[in-house]
Amino acid sequence: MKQSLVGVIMGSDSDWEVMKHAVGILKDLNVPYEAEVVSAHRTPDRMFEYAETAVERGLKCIIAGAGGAAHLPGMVAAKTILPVLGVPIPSKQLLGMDSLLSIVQMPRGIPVATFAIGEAGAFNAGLFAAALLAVEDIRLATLLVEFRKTQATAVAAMTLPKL
Ligand SMILES: Nc1c(C(=O)O)ncn1[C@@H]1O[C@H](COP(=O)(O)O)[C@@H](O)[C@H]1O
Repeated sequence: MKQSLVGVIMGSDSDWEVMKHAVGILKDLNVPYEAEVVSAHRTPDRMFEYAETAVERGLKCIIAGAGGAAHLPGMVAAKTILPVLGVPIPSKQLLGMDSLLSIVQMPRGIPVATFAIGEAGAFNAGLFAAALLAVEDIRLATLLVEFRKTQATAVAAMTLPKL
């Protein structure tokens, strides 16, 4: 098995329906990844160990999805110097605004790159992780260029119903 380069973590398995969009694009681009449930609130020791060993395990960045009081991305960022990409998960009560603000409003000194709420954010976090790696991986850069071309072709072919 290939060494994982991107760690995808989420606060609960209930986040998977959103976070699978990050995993899906990593898979499509052949980026080696690992995915697991890690919670700052519910499994703080596991979260510390995950973040503290991330560099030595060969990860290049971490995508962290969480909902509600979404402390996971920020706490992971506090324990590693790897880039952390935060994905706000839609919450039942506040539709993910709580998740977004929890992740985006980091205090100066510990950055988390914050993406859109939900599926688009998860997908873009996966793309962004690939773009980070593509800086030093020409094969991956080529795949990203191909992705953009395919997307542009699909959009150009879109038609609208006649009224
Ligand atoms: N925000 C966090 C953290 C954390 O930040 O450590 N751990 C779990 N959660 C979030 O709680 C929500 C509800 O989780 P459950 O569905 O398991 O009750 C999930 O969206 C998860 O990301």
